[in-house]
Amino acid sequence: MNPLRVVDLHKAFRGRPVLTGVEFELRTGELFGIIGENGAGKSTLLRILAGELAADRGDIIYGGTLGYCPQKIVLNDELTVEQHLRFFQRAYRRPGLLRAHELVERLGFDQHRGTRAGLLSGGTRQKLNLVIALMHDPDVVLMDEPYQGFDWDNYLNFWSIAEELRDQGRTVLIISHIAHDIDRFDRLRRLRNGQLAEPAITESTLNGTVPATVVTAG
Ligand SMILES: Nc1ncnc2c1ncn2[C@@H]1O[C@H](COP(=O)(O)OP(=O)(O)OP(=O)(O)O)[C@@H](O)[C@H]1O
Repeated sequence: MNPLRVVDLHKAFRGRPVLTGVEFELRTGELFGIIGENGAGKSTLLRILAGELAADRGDIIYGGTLGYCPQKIVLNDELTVEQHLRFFQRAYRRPGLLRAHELVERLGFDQHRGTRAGLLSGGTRQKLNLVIALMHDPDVVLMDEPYQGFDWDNYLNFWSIAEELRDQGRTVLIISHIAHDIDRFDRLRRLRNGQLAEPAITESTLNGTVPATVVTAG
């Protein structure tokens, strides 16, 4: 059984269609990329897959546990990094925080474990967002531009973590805006006119948008 299969997914906002029959399936042990212009519906698709938003119609069939790194970070500003990890440890019913701490270290924000989220920089908040999505070792990870605000080294750290997950048989779906990413995906699809299709890779494929932090630092 594939870890995730999507059949004929539709979503409209106030009568305006955004998804008009999205169909795809994810395979075990792959890095799957989704690109598309601003407003194409990528985040809407991921929010529906993660259960945050209801589809108008269509089916989503899951074959494993899920991790979700949303575009819009949801943290409690009053809680420290460590308190967030403990909270999600309980929510995920994990015995310990070994994996979470390993990820925090690899993403270079170990020194902030005692810092309240409200005092973290944007990039570090995003790192915590990412660790929360990965700390329970899910079968399928859905990530919406997961490295926003990362410096170059941590962008590369992110990719080494993502590739490791894939090599361990996890399934990783990433929404991307970065030209550098294209070759890293095992499969790539473009969301356009409400549907997913194989993209013709041209200079305009990525709509020319690149997060400045990642690109200029490289
Ligand atoms: N809750 C909502 N209510 C009304 N319209 C919405 C809502 N969420 C998204 N939309 C609209 O749906 C369309 C798709 O938005 P979405 O955020 O999914 O696009 P995206 O491809 O992720 O864009 P970006 O690349 O800019 O992140 C946009 O026109 C957006 O304004």
